[in-house]
Amino acid sequence: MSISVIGAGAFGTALAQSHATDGQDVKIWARNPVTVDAINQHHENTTRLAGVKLSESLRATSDLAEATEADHILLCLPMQKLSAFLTENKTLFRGKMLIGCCKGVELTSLSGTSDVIRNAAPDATPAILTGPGFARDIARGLPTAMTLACDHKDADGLQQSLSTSVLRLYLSDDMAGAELGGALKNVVAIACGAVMGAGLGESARAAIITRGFSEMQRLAAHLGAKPETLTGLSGFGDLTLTCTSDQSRNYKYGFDVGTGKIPDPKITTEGVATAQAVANLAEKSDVDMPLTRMIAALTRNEITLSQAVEGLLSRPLRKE
Ligand SMILES: NC(=O)C1=CN([C@@H]2O[C@H](COP(=O)(O)OP(=O)(O)OC[C@H]3O[C@@H](n4cnc5c(N)ncnc54)[C@H](OP(=O)(O)O)[C@@H]3O)[C@@H](O)[C@H]2O)C=CC1
Ligand SMILES: O=C(CO)COP(=O)(O)O
Repeated sequence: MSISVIGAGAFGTALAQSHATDGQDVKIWARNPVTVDAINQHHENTTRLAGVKLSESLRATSDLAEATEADHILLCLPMQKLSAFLTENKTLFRGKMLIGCCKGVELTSLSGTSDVIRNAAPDATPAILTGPGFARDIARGLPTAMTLACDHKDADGLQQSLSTSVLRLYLSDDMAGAELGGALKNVVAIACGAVMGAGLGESARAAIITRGFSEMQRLAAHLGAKPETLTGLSGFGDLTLTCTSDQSRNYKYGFDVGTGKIPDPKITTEGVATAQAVANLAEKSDVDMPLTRMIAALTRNEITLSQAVEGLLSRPLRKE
C-alpha cells in the first residue's frame, strides 16, 4: 500500500518522514521545486522543518499526477487553501481515500475538513487525521497518539496502514467531532497564549482552558458530535497540548498579542480564520461561545486584550 502526502509543510514533512522511517512506500508533493530539491538532495525541508534530518528513502515531487497515484493521500495544506486546491485538481483525486489533516473551519462555507473534501472532490472518500502531535516531535520519531476518524468499511485497514511503531492511531467513526476538536482548540490556544503573554497568570490560563473546553463541547454537541470524541485525543488531548506549549504556533500568536508584538503573518496560524468562522457558526446555530467571540474580535483588532478580559470577567455569574 502506497502513501502520498500533499503539502510539504511542517506537518506533511513530519508524517512523510514517520512513514518513510517505518519502511513504507511514501512520496511527498511540494508546490515549490526548491523544497523538492532540498528534500531529495539534502534530506532536509529547510523552509518548513529546518534542522530535522529526513530519511534518504523519502522522495519529494512537484508532479501532482505522480503524487496522486498512491492509494492513500494525506492532505496537509492550510485549511483555508484546501477547497480551491481540491477543486482545481479534482480529477486527480477521483476514487482516492483523502485523509484530511487540516485543523480549522473554512471561513467562506463554515464547513469542516470532511465536508470541504466531500464538496470539492465528490468522487473521493474522506477521512480525518487529527489529535495531539507536533510536527517536530513526529518527525523526530517521538511516541505520539492521534485519532483517525473514518466511516469507510475498511477503517481498520486504514488504521493499520497509517500507524507506525511510534505513531499510534486510535480509530473513531465520528469525523465531525474529531475535526471540530482540532479546529476549536486552536482558538482556545490563542486565548491561552494571550493570557500568558500579558502576564495574567497560570490560574487564568486554567480558567480559559476549562471554559474554552466547555464551549468546544457545546458547539460539538449541537453539531451532532459524540461527547467521547471531545474528551478524547482529538479534543481534550490536543487542547491540553496546544494550550500549554510554546511549540504551538497558535499559542505563540496569542503570546505575541499578549506582549504587544505583531504576530508574523507568514506563519500558519489556523486559529485566526477559524475564530471568525466559529464565531459566525455559533451565532448562526445560537450556541453561546463568549471566548471564541472575544478571540474573533481581538484578532480582527476590534477590541484590545484588556477589553476582551474585561468583557469575559463582567459576564453574569453562572453555574458551572
Ligand atoms: N505543524 C503541526 O505541528 C501540525 C499541523 N497540523 C495541521 O496541518 C495543516 C498544515 O500545517 P503545517 O504543515 O504545519 O503548515 P506549514 O505552514 O508548515 O505548511 C503549509 C504547506 O502548505 C503549502 N501550501 C500553502 N498554500 C498552498 C496552496 N494554495 N496550494 C498548495 N500548497 C499550499 C505550503 O507550501 P509552501 O511551503 O510552498 O508555501 C506548505 O508546504 C494545518 O491545518 C495545521 O493545523 C496538524 C497537526 C500538527
Ligand atoms: O495542532 C497542533 C498539534 O497537535 C499544532 O498546533 P499549532 O498549529 O498551533 O502549532
